[in-house]
Amino acid sequence: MDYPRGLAGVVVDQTKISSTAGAHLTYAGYPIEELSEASFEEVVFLLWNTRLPNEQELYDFRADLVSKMVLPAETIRLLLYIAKEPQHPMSILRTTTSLLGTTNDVEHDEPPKILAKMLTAIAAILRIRDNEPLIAVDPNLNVVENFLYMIKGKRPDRKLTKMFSSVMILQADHEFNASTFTARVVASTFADYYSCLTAAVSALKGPLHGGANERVFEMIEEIEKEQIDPKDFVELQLKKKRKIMGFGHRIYKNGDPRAFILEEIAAELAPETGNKQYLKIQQALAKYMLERFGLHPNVDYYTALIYHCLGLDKSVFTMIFATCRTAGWLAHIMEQRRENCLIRPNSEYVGPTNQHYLRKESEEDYK
Ligand SMILES: CC(=O)SCCNC(=O)CCNC(=O)[C@H](O)C(C)(C)COP(=O)(O)OP(=O)(O)OC[C@H]1O[C@@H](n2cnc3c(N)ncnc32)[C@H](O)[C@@H]1OP(=O)(O)O
Ligand SMILES: O=C([O-])CC(=O)C(=O)O
Repeated sequence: MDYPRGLAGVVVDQTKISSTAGAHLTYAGYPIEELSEASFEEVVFLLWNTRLPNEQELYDFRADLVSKMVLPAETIRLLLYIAKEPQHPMSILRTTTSLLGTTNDVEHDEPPKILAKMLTAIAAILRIRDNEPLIAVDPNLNVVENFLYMIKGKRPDRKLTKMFSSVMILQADHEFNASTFTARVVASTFADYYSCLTAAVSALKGPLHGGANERVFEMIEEIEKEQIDPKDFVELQLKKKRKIMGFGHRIYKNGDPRAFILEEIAAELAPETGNKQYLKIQQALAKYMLERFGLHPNVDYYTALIYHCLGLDKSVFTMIFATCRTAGWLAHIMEQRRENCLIRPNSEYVGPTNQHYLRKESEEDYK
């Protein structure tokens, strides 16, 4: 029988959180192009409540999130040990997410505390890997300012905060993408939040999903270092039957709306941070991919350069994506729990049939 492989084109459930209908990305009905100008906390509130907060609600929500950006001492003790390991940061984040769900007080953790702890844990992983002391949350800063402060050790300026908020908002949710769907599958069994998030982090790690951003930067670094013409690079990769990372999308065949905004941010940041050469390569590569294959950049393409311009190592790019996406994952876990129906599809069995197990017992088996 002919099934839609990878569930391509299959609508598996309803959601009020976000939509990609008509290749326009909206969160609870608001276009992403407008929301990218909002504050991160406003957008998290929107994803979780499907309405924007009023002024007082926003003030309270922000203060509540910031006050919760603290890790239990036992988590820090273990993090100091595991984050130093040479494993990939996403493997460390996967273990850390699970770890956050195993301390004594977590039974009653709700999304605000969970989001706050995830952001703080990610900042802590970065600091520990850089052999830097951990930074305590500053109650006078908002969530994004605090996140940047906790990774960089210095309070960010307004421009940087605004730009990073937009990047976080653009990546905060994307209806039933692979990691969110994974989170929803786990949520549909009524497993706890941390179990759902651990599964989501695992799905995001893969290079066909969030893991693409690290590979994008690897690719442009190689092109720059070897001074290869981007066209030759593409042809060589395709000859080797490799995909070009950061291009193509299951939903968007005529361009990812987020990539257009992210390109503008990258174009502003790259010259200011001495990374113009990478931008030039990315734009030339994108032009060729479109002309030659009709393929457009996706969300992972320009975020790679933006993260590099912020001074982050490529190995942590996917973890930064997880920082942005946790808000969306939590929104979907909550929605799944509210409207739950166990996710359990069917499969068509195509293996051998009419096999029979005939085995003689021997004394050896019981030794
Ligand atoms: C946050 C995110 O997850 S965004 C996606 C991040 N992932 C990447 O950037 C990895 C590279 N891209 C890809 O692998 C794919 O485009 C995906 C996984 C994103 C989408 O996959 P699908 O919807 O299954 O599309 P599929 O892989 O079948 O692509 C359709 C055709 O375009 C080609 N194609 C798609 N993307 C690429 C690419 N990046 N490089 C080269 N060819 C590509 C495929 O080879 C296929 O060609 P064919 O019909 O001749 O076999
Ligand atoms: O929706 C998808 O398949 C992947 C994606 O762009 C995202 O998760 O942001």
